[in-house]
Amino acid sequence: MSSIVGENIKVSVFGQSHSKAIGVVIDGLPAGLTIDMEELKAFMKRRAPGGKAYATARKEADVPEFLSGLVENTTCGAPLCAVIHNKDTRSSDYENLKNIPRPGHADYPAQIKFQGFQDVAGGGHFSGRLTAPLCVAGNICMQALRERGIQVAAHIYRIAHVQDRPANLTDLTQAELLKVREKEFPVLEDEKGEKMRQAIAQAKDELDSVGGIIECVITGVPAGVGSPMFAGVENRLAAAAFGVPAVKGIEFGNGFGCANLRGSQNNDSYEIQEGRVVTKTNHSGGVLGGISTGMPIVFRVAIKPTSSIAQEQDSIRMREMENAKLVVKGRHDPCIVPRAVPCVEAVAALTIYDMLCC
Ligand SMILES: Cc1cc2nc3c(=O)[nH]c(=O)nc-3n(C[C@H](O)[C@H](O)[C@H](O)COP(=O)(O)O)c2cc1C
Ligand SMILES: C=C(O[C@@H]1CC(C(=O)O)=C[C@@H](OP(=O)(O)O)[C@H]1O)C(=O)O
Repeated sequence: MSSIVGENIKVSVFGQSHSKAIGVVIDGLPAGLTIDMEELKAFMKRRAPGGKAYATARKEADVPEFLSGLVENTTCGAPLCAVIHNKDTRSSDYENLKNIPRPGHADYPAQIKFQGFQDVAGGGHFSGRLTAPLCVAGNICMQALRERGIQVAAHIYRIAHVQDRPANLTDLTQAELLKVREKEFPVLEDEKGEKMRQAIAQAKDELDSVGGIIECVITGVPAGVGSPMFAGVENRLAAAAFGVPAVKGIEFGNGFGCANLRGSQNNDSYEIQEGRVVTKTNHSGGVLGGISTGMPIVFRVAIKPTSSIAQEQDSIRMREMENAKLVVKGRHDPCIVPRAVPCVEAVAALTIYDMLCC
């Protein structure tokens, strides 16, 4: 099982949804980095479950406890280890899933790979809950990046069929984009957010779920970061983004839309502005040939509708090799998108920080 990411800053995520604790070990952080614990707590709150109509009812404080690597909140060069204790587990909800896999979740392939030894409760190591320690690592990297003038901000771009305004930095200031992170429901246009909430509530009432798209913008990355072929900015961001459960697609800049355009529409013309090379548009999403152009890095990830839905579904009894009906129990997010926004920021921050720390 590989739950480790990074080359220079190695991030290893451990635990299961219902184990005693989940956590992260970060190896390679420079010594002398002071972590703003209040900022970290606020960041963790954006992802934490419970208390929101559009999220799972499971209640977890998600306050990390640091076991090593810090002296007076400052990194000391030793591997940093942070744990989050799981408190609100209800493993009996998952009893029937040991034999009847949920369509759309990892139960069946996990059964084959781990021969029944996998922890099914709460989704085990496959659970979205493992993004909590990922967010600890991500926010620490985000704080380190800010010192270098690099900022990461994501917003809900779409839920169901409702779309927010694109974060095109030609008509949106960086400050406006950063403000979206302070919102409980992170959209640029609040009236669109209201419609998205309604779409989630309607799906939930109908014992169903909805998916969507998250857009992330990284500003301040200098030109020249990355490399061609297999270790480019796109490759590395994509690999980390797929570490967030339920991410099913990623695109940079114009993304799949570029297939419908002509070169004259898709190219970004260069110009000199105040002695700096910039492009007039940013259709490339800030990456060409795997290397940053110095323009904002813009990418979008597609998040699937939550697989654990309350309506009866067709499945199988694996031991008996016969067809079966399944009603999923447990407390589930009717839409993963809002809680996944900080997770996407986290993987973006740890990838870019890792690429700069060489
Ligand atoms: C923040 C977050 C919360 C999630 N909550 C749920 C949930 O409540 N129920 C569920 O079935 N899946 C949830 N997921 C998604 C599953 O963990 C994921 O679909 C599953 O592990 C299979 O992986 P895959 O969808 O990437 O193939 C969540 C994911 C994230 C990132
Ligand atoms: C607890 C979290 O999300 C969980 C993600 C999840 C899944 O299958 O991914 C299943 C649910 O677990 P449980 O049945 O224990 O409530 C969610 O609540 C979290 O993200 O912190």
